[in-house]
Amino acid sequence: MAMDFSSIPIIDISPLLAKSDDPKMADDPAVLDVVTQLDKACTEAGFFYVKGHGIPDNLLKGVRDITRRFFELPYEEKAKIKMTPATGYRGYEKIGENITQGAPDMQEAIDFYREVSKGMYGDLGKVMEGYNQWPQNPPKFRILMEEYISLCKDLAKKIMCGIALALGGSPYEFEGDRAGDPFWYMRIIGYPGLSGENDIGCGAHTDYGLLTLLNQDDDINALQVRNLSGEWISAPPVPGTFVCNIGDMLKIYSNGLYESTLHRVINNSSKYRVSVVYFYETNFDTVVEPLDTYKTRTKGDKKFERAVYGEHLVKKVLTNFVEE
Ligand SMILES: N=C(N)NCCCC[C@H](N)C(=O)O
Ligand SMILES: O=C(O)CCC(=O)C(=O)O
Ligand SMILES: [Fe+2]
Repeated sequence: MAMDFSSIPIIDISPLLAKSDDPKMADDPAVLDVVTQLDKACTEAGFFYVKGHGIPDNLLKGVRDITRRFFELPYEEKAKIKMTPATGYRGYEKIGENITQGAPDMQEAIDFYREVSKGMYGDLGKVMEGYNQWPQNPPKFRILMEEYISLCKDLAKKIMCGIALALGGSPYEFEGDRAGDPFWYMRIIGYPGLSGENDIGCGAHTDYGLLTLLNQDDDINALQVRNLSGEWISAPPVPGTFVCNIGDMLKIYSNGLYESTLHRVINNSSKYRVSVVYFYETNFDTVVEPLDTYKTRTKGDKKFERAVYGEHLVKKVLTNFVEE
């Protein structure tokens, strides 16, 4: 339910992280304060910044730097790990290859997904079967990114405990069949500076899963988030933070009270912009429907949408490279 927000709140989540192993975390007033802030942000904007997240600044910057160095390589080098259906849509996409709302995005990217082995999810997982393509160049790329992915996974899991409490559930609502074996997806993206033609780096879209952790360049203002009035609100860089936003599956779990808010990227600066985006998702094959604890709070407005995350992802992936 994106309201008429005009800016995006910054939440210090350190009290939540400090208690993340304590099943009684909800008894702690400092945790409850974080939960209240999360609930407000998720209800009003579907977007928030987090600080106090514990991931060192030099790692945030390190993954952006190595991303930038990869995109600076000549096309032939980048094309060695070209994204293809045979790799389960993992790999490098050149500028204009990804399509959003019928228009090519002015971005290049590498897509990484949690690996899916043959037959792992039957027919449901077929399209996503494959292994990540790690560039040889720059050196140490894989080891750095795998460390980052692992930290993002732990962090997202802990933020989801806070969101579970905000939804009126137990902190572990998203463990087990829902997201106890979470799928993940990571995109590293480069947006060229203003070229004069199409300046849309990424067209308006929502994210697909539970929670997105976005690590954006410190000095370029390009991400925009849409509020209920249809105004585009800027999400400027706040050094050392992640921008977090709600995905389509969390919208369903909350029965629509939390919105998977539309957002887009327009890089109007002359500089090349980099972002590293980690998507924390449900279990690939889980059936998503509104949480029981939450039906009461949506006051008879029963949408009760259902979805299978893997089906949703596959549908998106198969249309992301097709110009309608
Ligand atoms: N949530 C994700 N995966 N974001 C990355 C891509 C968003 C744009 C994509 N072409 C689309 O139309 O969905
Ligand atoms: O680069 C950004 O700031 C946002 C990218 C994004 O929204 C996405 O890839 O889903
Ligand atoms: Fe997005």
